[in-house]
Amino acid sequence: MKILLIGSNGRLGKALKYKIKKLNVNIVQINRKDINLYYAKNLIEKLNIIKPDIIINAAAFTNVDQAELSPKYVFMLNTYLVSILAKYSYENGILIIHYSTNYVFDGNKKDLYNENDRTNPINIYGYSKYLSENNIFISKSKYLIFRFGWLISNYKNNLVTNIINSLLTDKILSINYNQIIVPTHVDIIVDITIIFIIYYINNININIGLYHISPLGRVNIYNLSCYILDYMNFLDIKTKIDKNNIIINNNNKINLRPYNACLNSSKIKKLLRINIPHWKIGVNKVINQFFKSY
Ligand SMILES: NC(=O)C1=CN([C@@H]2O[C@H](COP(=O)(O)OP(=O)(O)OC[C@H]3O[C@@H](n4cnc5c(N)ncnc54)[C@H](OP(=O)(O)O)[C@@H]3O)[C@@H](O)[C@H]2O)C=CC1
Ligand SMILES: Cc1cn([C@H]2C[C@H](O)[C@@H](COP(=O)(O)OP(=O)(O)O[C@H]3O[C@@H](C)C(=O)[C@@H](O)[C@H]3O)O2)c(=O)[nH]c1=O
Repeated sequence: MKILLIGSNGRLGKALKYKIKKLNVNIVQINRKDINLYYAKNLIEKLNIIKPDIIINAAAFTNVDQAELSPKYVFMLNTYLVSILAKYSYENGILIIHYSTNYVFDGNKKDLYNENDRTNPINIYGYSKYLSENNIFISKSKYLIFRFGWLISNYKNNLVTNIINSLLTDKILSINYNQIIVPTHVDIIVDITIIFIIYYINNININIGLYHISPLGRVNIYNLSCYILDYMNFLDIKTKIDKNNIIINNNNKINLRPYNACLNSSKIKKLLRINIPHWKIGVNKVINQFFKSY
């Protein structure tokens, strides 16, 4: 069994690589130093040589603000590359595993979003990912698409590590947009991916399709920042900022993000008979790891 992991140096890619290596499979990685994925056509030649059984696509243009300024590159990577991978997967009977985002929604729903809710992206990044999903749907390939939001880990900077760094070094923490979110630890996404891979390798019938993944609970950015501050104080970490210096500007003009795009993961929980922990568990994990050798 050969697994091709595209984007193996990203937040998710690194964590996937670590866990997939523990399975008894052949893993081939592709990252920026192997190929510039903006020009995905070069990839077909490589795919024909590698001949994977499963393609995992963890590469993407993920800087939401920058995406507004560079739409051409966003669509080349997030949309066009995926259409090529999906077509190749269909033609060669390969399983494609792809990751999408809660930013395919406009965030105006009060409740959690289900898989069959209407998509309506409000920024370039979200639109490019929405199109990536469509490219897979129409390709008729065997696919798994996992939608989630606000990935956190200790591999690379992210919302929680950015807030920690601000609390340690800045004079104020400015909340540009008091968005409602669910921080999602990378291990949750990786562990679910691994379950599906194991099923697939062992020829256990898997329900291919689209799945939402989200921890329990939701929180706004202000309360998340206070939670992180309290936890750091509990660990006796000195911060430069106290709660009086966490300021809400709510300048949504520069933050074109869905207000409340939180996901309902009942479908995957029911299918795999798993529980997904509260977001605080993942945030605690990242903070503990951050200060492990402090
Ligand atoms: N981060 C998040 O909060 C969320 C992410 N997702 C989705 O999860 C997936 C993984 O995201 P995440 O791990 O955060 O992404 P990252 O931005 O951390 O990693 C993306 C990877 O793509 C690679 N890449 C980018 N441009 C190119 C290029 N031109 N050529 C070759 N490789 C390139 C990067 O390479 P390099 O390391 O060299 O830059 C990197 O390894 C994506 O599909 C994303 O849309 C969904 C919801 C939330
Ligand atoms: C660190 C920080 C964040 N924020 C706000 C801005 C935004 O509304 C929210 C989250 O900011 P971030 O920049 O971490 O997140 P954002 O760029 O919105 O991250 C997104 O990444 C892509 C890849 C996704 O797919 C989404 O699910 C989501 O995770 O927090 C502040 O207001 N001040 C701050 O100092």
